[in-house]
Amino acid sequence: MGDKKRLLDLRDVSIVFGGLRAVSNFTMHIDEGELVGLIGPNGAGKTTAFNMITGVYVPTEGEIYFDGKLINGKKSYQVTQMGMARTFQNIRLFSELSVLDNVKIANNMHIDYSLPHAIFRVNKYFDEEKKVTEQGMELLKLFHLDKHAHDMAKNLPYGAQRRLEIARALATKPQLLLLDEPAAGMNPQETKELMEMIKWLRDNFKISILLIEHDMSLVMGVCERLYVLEYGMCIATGTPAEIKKNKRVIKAYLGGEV
Ligand SMILES: Nc1ncnc2c1ncn2[C@@H]1O[C@H](COP(=O)(O)OP(=O)(O)OP(=O)(O)O)[C@@H](O)[C@H]1O
Repeated sequence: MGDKKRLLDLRDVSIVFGGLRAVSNFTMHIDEGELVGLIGPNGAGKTTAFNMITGVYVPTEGEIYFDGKLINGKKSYQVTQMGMARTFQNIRLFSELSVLDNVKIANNMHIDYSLPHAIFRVNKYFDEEKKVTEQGMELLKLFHLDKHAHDMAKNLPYGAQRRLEIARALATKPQLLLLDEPAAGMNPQETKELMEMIKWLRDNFKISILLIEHDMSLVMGVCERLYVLEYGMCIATGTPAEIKKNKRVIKAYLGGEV
């Protein structure tokens, strides 16, 4: 990857729950602008790895660096402020709020006004509020959600809710976006469109993306590099073409067929 900046760096990271080593000695990295996949069968440790990266769990062993800084033990809101955003396997929107407000709330931490400004409603408050609304609408347009801006999030069709989750994550202006099975529950056409959109996002937002996916064929066309977990251990890493012909992956993960 030449002289590209190393954005995320996991060194020998493990986590133990009771007697279970859910992730074991996992070493991985993502460079600036890379689109990387994390795959593996059910219970392999993918979401647990995400949870350690995003401050939900503290690793039992090892170090996690983000943008050159050690982030073990940092809280989720701190890693968000540092430039990381994620989506969840089960959609977690503010279901009673409008589509636009879901995106505006995420943008909140970038709003440049203080409480007294807000209370006395000086111009700066209105300017910032207008800016956040405009940015929110722009983001919704990119995700074909603008026509739903004032609908309640819970009333969106399922595929649109998934897109809104990604839009909301992007509203925090991340350097690294982590997507946990974003195509879960989508039909094949929606899935295809989503994968195209993920590629497009990386190119247009100039961000790095780590994508968890269950379905190997899905990530093959999108990711540049893959890490394969099985029982918490990384059993392979490489380009999709390399992973496709990796015997261990074929045997352990794909049950003999790719
Ligand atoms: N908080 C926890 N306490 C105890 N065990 C946990 C906890 N979180 C995860 N595990 C266990 O760690 C292992 C890895 O789970 P994880 O959810 O990370 O797998 P996954 O690869 O994301 O699977 P899936 O594809 O089904 O989402 C599983 O055996 C799971 O039961």
